[in-house]
Amino acid sequence: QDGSATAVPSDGVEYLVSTSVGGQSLNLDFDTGSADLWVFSSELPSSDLSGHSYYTSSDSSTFQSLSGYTWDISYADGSGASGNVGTDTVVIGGTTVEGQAVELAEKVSSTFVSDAADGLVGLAFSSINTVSPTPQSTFFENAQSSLDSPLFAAYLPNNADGAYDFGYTDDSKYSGDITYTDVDSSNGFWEYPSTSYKVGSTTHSQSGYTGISDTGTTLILMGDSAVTAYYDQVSGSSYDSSQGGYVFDCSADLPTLSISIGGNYATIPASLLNFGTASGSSCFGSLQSVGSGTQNIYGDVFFNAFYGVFDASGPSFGFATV
Ligand SMILES: O=C([C@@H]1CCCNC1)N1CCCCC1
Repeated sequence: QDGSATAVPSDGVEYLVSTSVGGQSLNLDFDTGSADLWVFSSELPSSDLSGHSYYTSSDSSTFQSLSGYTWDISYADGSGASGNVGTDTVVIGGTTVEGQAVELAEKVSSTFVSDAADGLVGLAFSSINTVSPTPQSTFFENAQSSLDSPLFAAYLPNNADGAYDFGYTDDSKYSGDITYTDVDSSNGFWEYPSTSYKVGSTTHSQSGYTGISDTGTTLILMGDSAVTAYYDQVSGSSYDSSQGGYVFDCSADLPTLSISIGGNYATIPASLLNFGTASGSSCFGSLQSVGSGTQNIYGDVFFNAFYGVFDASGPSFGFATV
C-alpha cells in the first residue's frame, strides 16, 4: 500500500525516519546510495548502544533467523558495520513488508555510535546488497508489488521536516513538472550521465562523468575540476585541511551551481551552497570534492532544492523544484 513517512532533519547531517521493525520503533537513515537495511541491535556491545534505540530479535514474535547469513558494509566515508541476518515485518509510513531482510549489527564503526541514526534503510539496487551467501532485496524492491506505482520520492527541505513517499508522487511537495532521465543501475546506484555543469551562467563540460542520487550523503560531491571552477568564483575561498574542505567568508557572494542530470540542468540556489559556519567567520561549502573517479554524488543539499523521484519502471530518476 502507498504511504508517506516523515523525515526529520538531524544535526543538519541527515534525515531520520521513524520505522517499525518487528514492532520496535527505530529512527533510520534512508540511503539511496546503498542497499542494506541494518539496525543497531542487542548484539552490539552495550557501550555502543548509549543514545540509541535498538532492535532485539528475541522481543519480536515475527522474527525469523537466516541461519549462517552475514553482512559487512563499508561506506565511502570510511564508516562501516557488520553482523548477522534475519527477516521481520517492516512498516514505513503506510507501507508494510513482511519477511524483509533485517541486518542486525554486531559491530558498528565509531561514527555510527556517535551518530543519531539507529541504522540505515538502503534504497539502491540489491545487486550491491552485502549479505552473504545470498544478497537480499531492499524494502522498496519488496514493497513494489503492493504500490500503485513502483516508485518512491524524497522530499528533504532544508532545516524542515520532509518525507519519503512510496507508490505515488505528491504534487503538494513540488512546483512545475518532474523532469525524468533514464537510470543506469549496472553499478547498483540510481546513476545517470552528468557530463556538464554551470557555475553561475558559465557552462563547463565534465565528459564521461555520471552522477548518483544519494540521500545518505549530506553534501554535493563533484570532481576536482568542477570544485576548483566553482571556488575560483568565490573570492577568498580556500581549501582548509583542518576543516576538511573548502571554506569562505560567511559574507561571501556565492554563484549558483547547475548540475546536469541526463540532458537537463538542476540549479542549486546560492543560499544552499553555504552549508554554514565552519569556525569564526568562515563558512563551509556545500560543494566539496568527491576525490578520484568520475562519479559525482548528489546528496541531501540537492534534495533541499528538488523533490527526487526514484522510479523502478525504466528505471528512471526525476526531479522537480521544491
Ligand atoms: O558509501 C557510499 C555512500 C556513503 C554515504 C551514504 N550513502 C552511500 N558511497 C556513495 C556512492 C558510491 C559508493 C560509496
